[in-house]
Amino acid sequence: MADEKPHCKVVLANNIAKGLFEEVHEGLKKIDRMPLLVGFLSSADPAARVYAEWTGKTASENGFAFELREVDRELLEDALIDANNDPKVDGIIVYYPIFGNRQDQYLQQILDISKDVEGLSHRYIFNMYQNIRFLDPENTKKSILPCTPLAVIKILEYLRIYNTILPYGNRLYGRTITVINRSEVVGRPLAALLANDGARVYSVDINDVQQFDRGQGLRKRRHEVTERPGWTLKDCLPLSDVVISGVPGDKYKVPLELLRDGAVCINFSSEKNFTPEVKEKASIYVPAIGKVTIAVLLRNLLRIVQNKIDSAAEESNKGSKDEAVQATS
Ligand SMILES: NC(=O)C1=CN([C@@H]2O[C@H](COP(=O)(O)OP(=O)(O)OC[C@H]3O[C@@H](n4cnc5c(N)ncnc54)[C@H](O)[C@@H]3O)[C@@H](O)[C@H]2O)C=CC1
Ligand SMILES: Nc1nc(=O)c2c([nH]1)NC[C@@H]1CN(c3ccc(C(=O)N[C@@H](CCC(=O)O)C(=O)O)cc3)C=[N+]21
Repeated sequence: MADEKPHCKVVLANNIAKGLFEEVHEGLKKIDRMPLLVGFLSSADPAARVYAEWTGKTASENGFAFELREVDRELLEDALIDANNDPKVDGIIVYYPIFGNRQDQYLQQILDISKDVEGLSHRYIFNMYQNIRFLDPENTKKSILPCTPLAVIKILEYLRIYNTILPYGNRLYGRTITVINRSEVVGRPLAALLANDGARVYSVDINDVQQFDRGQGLRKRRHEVTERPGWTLKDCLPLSDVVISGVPGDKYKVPLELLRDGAVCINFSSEKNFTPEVKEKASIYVPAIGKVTIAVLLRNLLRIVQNKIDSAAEESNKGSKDEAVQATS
């Protein structure tokens, strides 16, 4: 009898994004206006333009207003300040790379954090690394998480890598995950988030391997980082339940012979980091995640608008209480 085909399940981002879009539609129904997202395109990179057009299209299809502003990069700083001050603008996204150096980070920090839908402002990133999940002492306003790392988490939840029998915040306890990419916008925050949720994470970049975890028995409140001198993918991949890769360029391929049989493989690079043979060994393969990233982006925008409405309601409540106090005194 002939051998059967391998049993890999290929899971597409569209299916994972569906639930998130439904959540967003439900939330939008409770708001009496169409939130406005403004995108700033000052980048010469064709990938930035493609992504800009794609965010615009997806935003419009899902009940948001979207406006693309193409500005000369030397004028971007002032244009951002104008958008910060414009009450009609709910969320802002600036497409990168622009200068391709630290000036891009400078521009990122100009954004008013109450309009930062990508969650890359210092306060949000700080909360994430410190495992602080709310913006207010009463724990009513959730902090915003960076989009692409959060998209990966939503995918791991969908795939039931998050074990819901464990308490919230520890649901990755017992999982070993390799993340190949340690950029400040995706790989490093992702490794930290996964470790904060209880995983042991091997964070691999072009130079070395670092381990992120909360210690034996998850004794620590937040993740710590340990260098793994001399380690390479040869040491990490055979131990990993999940392998997440985001290396730019079409040359890079994850060495499949090192994968555990039945590993879960996720690609977030624009290029395919896994060759098609990954299906011979993986139990689940997610070839691209972009659609989920945009769903998370719109979910962040909705949360920002809800926070704004809640704050305004609190203010007017406070105002009427003050008036009441004045009236009785
Ligand atoms: N799907 C999505 O939603 C998103 C996808 N991307 C894509 O993800 C990719 C990475 O983007 P960024 O993190 O911004 O890029 P980046 O260039 O800032 O970082 C690349 C990372 O990969 C590592 N790396 C490079 N070569 C390697 C090798 N041979 N072995 C191990 N590590 C290696 C580098 O050390 C670095 O940590 C791009 O293709 C980008 O288009 C980026 C943002 C969102
Ligand atoms: N502020 C900012 N944030 C970004 O997140 C950002 C940016 N600037 N500048 C440009 C890059 C590029 N980028 C991609 C997103 C998804 C895919 C992706 O997953 N693409 C899939 C699906 C494509 C599709 O379905 O059309 C694929 O290539 O197979 C790729 C690349 C985000 N970027």
